[in-house]
Amino acid sequence: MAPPPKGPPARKKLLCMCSLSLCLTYVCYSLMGGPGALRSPLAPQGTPSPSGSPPPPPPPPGSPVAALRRPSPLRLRTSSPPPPAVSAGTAPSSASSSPAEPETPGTTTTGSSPATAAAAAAAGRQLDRLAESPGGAGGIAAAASSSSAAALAARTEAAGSAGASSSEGWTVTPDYGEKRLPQALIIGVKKGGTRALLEALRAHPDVRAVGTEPHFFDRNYDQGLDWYRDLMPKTLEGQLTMEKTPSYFVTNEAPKRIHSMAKETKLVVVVRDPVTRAISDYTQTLSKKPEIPTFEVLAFKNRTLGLIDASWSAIRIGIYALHLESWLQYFPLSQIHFVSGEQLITDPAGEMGKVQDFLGLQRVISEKHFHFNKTKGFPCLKKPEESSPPRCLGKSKGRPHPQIDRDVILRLRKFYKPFNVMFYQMTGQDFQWEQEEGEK
Ligand SMILES: Nc1ncnc2c1ncn2[C@@H]1O[C@H](COP(=O)(O)OS(=O)(=O)O)[C@@H](OP(=O)(O)O)[C@H]1O
Repeated sequence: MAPPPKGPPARKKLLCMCSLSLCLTYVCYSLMGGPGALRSPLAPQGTPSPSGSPPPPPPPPGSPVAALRRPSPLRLRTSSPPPPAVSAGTAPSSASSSPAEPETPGTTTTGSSPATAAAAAAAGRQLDRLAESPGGAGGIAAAASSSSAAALAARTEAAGSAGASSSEGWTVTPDYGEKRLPQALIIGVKKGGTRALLEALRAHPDVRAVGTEPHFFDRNYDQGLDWYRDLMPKTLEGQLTMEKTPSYFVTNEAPKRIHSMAKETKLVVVVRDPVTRAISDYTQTLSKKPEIPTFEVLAFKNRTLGLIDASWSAIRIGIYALHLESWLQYFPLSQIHFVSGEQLITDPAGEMGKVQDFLGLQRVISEKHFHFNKTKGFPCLKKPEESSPPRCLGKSKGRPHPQIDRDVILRLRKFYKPFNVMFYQMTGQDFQWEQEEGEK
């Protein structure tokens, strides 16, 4: 017998059950999709995820000025009046205090004081002007499991010297595996301590790196990715391929190019007091061209007026906030690790611990790998369980600097201060370059 026709209450019940089941299905489906799945598309996204979200619209090709002009962490922080007509090199000492804006994705603030905010605001205005002057991860599958490190160490031992080695480094690893594009790069800064960092990393069994600087993302980009990959050493699954080219940090096209190779690439930057970095840079040039003018002459556009020549690369490279801004257009801050060049010398194991964590590596490189060589005045690498003498970097690393006039140093310190403060705000790290020499 046919069931009696359902009246209005029965239909309501059925509708209710259907909705309930639909809701349950949605909740289950969302939960299976992970924590992001329930997020409303209108919810704020925060810092872009290392591998997920697309980058902000890239700057127009070849237009660093335009990149700096777009709304950005720097500009948002500095609701500045039109800049006074000063030279790119003029110290922003007359900075008016404008309050720092709220945090924006990709930046971290250090809880700035009004003075800090004023300095940062001044730096922001300076950056605008400098931009117009000439010259102008979370997801790496490093997966450095203890097994891969240990297995490789065993294989390395077994393979003896049948592999690649470098002039500076002294890791000898077997020629197994396949060549891969780097998943992590040391992108700068020149004279920051990039060689010391790379060599220390190369002592890690889960890291393989090219000894020389490939300069792919600046000078050799036309050669193509296959050319670049071919330069890399072979790696096993779980090993990290790396290279270092310090000029990437100041190459306008590098962020975009690296992002288009792999947006999850991890970036490491060794930074050092920009004044000592500039002198180190000059010392290197002087060693090749002894006839160049003195540092004091090159540093100024007009020494009487105290105008620093910010278009001189030795000076410009040290305006870290300016360069970092280009990288933050493509990479979240969480994908960039900053190493203190100073601490890499005074506490290499401490800095290496943080670098290994960032790269997803086991903390293999430790105190045991360093020996401070008093004659050289720098830490040298040693193999913990062997009696072979520690290996120091070559003569071109850690060489004496020429004596520079004290007033020039002070003038440069004043010049860099607002940029440094801004850099500390952007990175959330205070590198303490403002302290007097004696306090360091
Ligand atoms: N362990 C160790 N041994 C020697 N030198 C060390 C070390 N750690 C850091 N440094 C500092 O590294 C500075 C050179 O930096 P880079 O390697 O980045 O230079 S380069 O850009 O690759 O030319 C170099 O700069 P200078 O002192 O001016 O020569 C050193 O100060």
